[in-house]
Amino acid sequence: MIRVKVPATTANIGPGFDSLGIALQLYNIIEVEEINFGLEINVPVEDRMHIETNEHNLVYRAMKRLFEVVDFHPKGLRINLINNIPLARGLGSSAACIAGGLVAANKLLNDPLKKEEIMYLAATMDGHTDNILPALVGGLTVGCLLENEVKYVKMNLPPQLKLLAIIPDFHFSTKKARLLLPQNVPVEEAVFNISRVGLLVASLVTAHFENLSEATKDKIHQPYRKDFIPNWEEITSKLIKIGVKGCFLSGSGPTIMGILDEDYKNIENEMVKFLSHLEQRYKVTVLDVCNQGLEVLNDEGSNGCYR
Ligand SMILES: Nc1ncnc2c1ncn2[C@@H]1O[C@H](COP(=O)(O)OP(=O)(O)OP(=O)(O)O)[C@@H](O)[C@H]1O
Ligand SMILES: N[C@@H](CCO)C(=O)O
Repeated sequence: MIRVKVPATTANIGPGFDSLGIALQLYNIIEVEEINFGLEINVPVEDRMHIETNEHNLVYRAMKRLFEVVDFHPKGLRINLINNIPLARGLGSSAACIAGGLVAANKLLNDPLKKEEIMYLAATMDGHTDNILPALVGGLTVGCLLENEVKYVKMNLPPQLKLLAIIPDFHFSTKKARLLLPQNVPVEEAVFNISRVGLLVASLVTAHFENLSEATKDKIHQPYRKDFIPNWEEITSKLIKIGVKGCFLSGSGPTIMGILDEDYKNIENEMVKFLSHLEQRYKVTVLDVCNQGLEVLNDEGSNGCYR
C-alpha cells in the first residue's frame, strides 16, 4: 500500500494570479494499491454526494495519466481517500488530488518518472502551477508552465506567519470562477499587479509584513469574482480594521484569507464574533504554512518529503 499526505494550498495571494501559492498545514491522505481486478474508490460518507467513485474520480484520473505515460496497465486499483481539505473552496482540493494521485502512481511503480516530470504532468492537468507547486514542494512557490517544463522557485516562510481562512459553507468551482474573468487586461492594471507581486514575495520572505496590506491588492481577478463572494466588502474591511497584515481571495474562492503574525488569537476571536451576525455560515480556522509539501508515508510516519 502506498500512502501520501498532501497539503492544502492557497493560490494567487492577491496579485499573483496563476503564479503564486502557499502550502498549508491541512492535509488529505491518499492510499493506493494494485488489486486483482476492477476499480475500488473509498471516500468518506460525507463526501459521497460530491466525489465520483468511478473512472471520473480526479485522483484516479491523475494516476491513469501517469500509467499512460509509462505504458503500465494495472490489473485493478484500490484508492482510499481521507479528506480534510474542503472541496471547491479555493484551498487547492483539486491540486491535492492531481499531485497526490501522480506521486502515488509513480511510487507504486518504483518512481519511473523524475520529480520535474511529475510537476509538468501535474501542472498541465491543472492548467496552472499556483496550487500544484506548493502542494508538491511546500512553502511559498513562484512558478510558470512552459511548453515542456515548469520553472519555479520554492521559498520557506517566516514561522510566525499564519493564515486565517474564512471558509463559507458553499462550493465555488474554479471552472465557474474563471468564466467570470475578462479576456483582456488593460496595461495599467497589469502594471498595478506586477509592481505588487514583487513587493509581496519580497515582503513575505523577509517578514516585512507592514507592506502586505498594499502588496496583496489585485486588479486582475478579485474585482470580477468578489460579487459572488457573500459579504466580501464587509469581511475584508473588518479584517484590515482589526489588524490582519493583508487579505485576499484564496485561489478562485470562495474562501477569504487573512495574513497574520504571532498575535492572532484576538483577531480570530473577533472575526468569529463578527461573522456570527451574518446570514452566510462560515468556518474560521488559523492555518500554519507547510514548508515541506507532499510526503510519502510509511508505517512509522513520513518516508521523506517530495524534494
Ligand atoms: N478529495 C477529492 N477526491 C476526488 N475529487 C476531488 C477531491 N477534492 C476535489 N475534487 C474534485 O475537484 C473539484 C474541485 O476543484 P476546484 O478546482 O473547483 O476547487 P479547488 O481545487 O478546491 O479550488 P482552488 O483551485 O481555487 O484552490 C471537485 O468538484 C471534485 O471534482
Ligand atoms: N489561479 C487559479 C487558482 C484556482 O485554481 C484561479 O484563480 O483561477
